[in-house]
Amino acid sequence: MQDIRVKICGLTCAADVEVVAAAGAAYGGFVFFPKSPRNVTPAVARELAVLAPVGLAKVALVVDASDALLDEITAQVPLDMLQLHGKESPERVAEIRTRYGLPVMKAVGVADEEDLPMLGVYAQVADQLLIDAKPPRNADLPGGNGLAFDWRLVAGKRWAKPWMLAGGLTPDNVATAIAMTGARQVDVSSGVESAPGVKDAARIAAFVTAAKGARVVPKL
Ligand SMILES: O=C(O)c1ccccc1N[C@@H]1O[C@H](COP(=O)(O)O)[C@@H](O)[C@H]1O
Repeated sequence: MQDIRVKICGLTCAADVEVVAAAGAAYGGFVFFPKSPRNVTPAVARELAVLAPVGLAKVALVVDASDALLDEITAQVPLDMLQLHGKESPERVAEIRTRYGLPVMKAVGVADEEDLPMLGVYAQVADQLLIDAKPPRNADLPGGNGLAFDWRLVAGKRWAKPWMLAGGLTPDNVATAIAMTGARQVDVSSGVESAPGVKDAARIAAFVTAAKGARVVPKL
């Protein structure tokens, strides 16, 4: 059985790090976006990142971040990956990857077939792709809205880089999402919370168990 790698995003306290690591997640995410209920400062993220055991990769999520903010985050927080969740151009993705020497995962919002070509474009410059639901036009957040997209759009598709499925995943639907899409990696934020920004230990454990127990349909 293929191991499904799980990312739990939006960790804000030491208990979150402990629960996510104990559950067997592969990645823990810190959100640096003031409008998010999961926003943390670089100082807080540093305190949390140093608690992460070997095997839990630490990801910084930023949205159209300036070099100044990225300089501050990368100087303070021991990181394994940057997640770019804004409207960063392919050129900006390449620039950030070179400047910080960290693997970069680029989020791409998907609502219909017309959004898929951008995945191929970003696969040329990013180390990983994150396929998320496109946010509603008036949304405050470009992600973390608990919205799913039509998973049939990416079923059976391949890209030149590893990819992660996100958007509206929960302990109840993640196994179906994996079976339908063939995703080997999944990312969740609001689906494992008891209130916006408040992670729920039981939902995190249930999510990781459901994801790792999912049946991946092999692509021929
Ligand atoms: O989690 C946030 O607050 C957030 C803020 C800004 C951009 C992205 C954010 N989260 C990412 O969004 C997707 C989907 O989240 P959800 O599970 O639907 O709540 C996921 O990749 C998060 O990393």
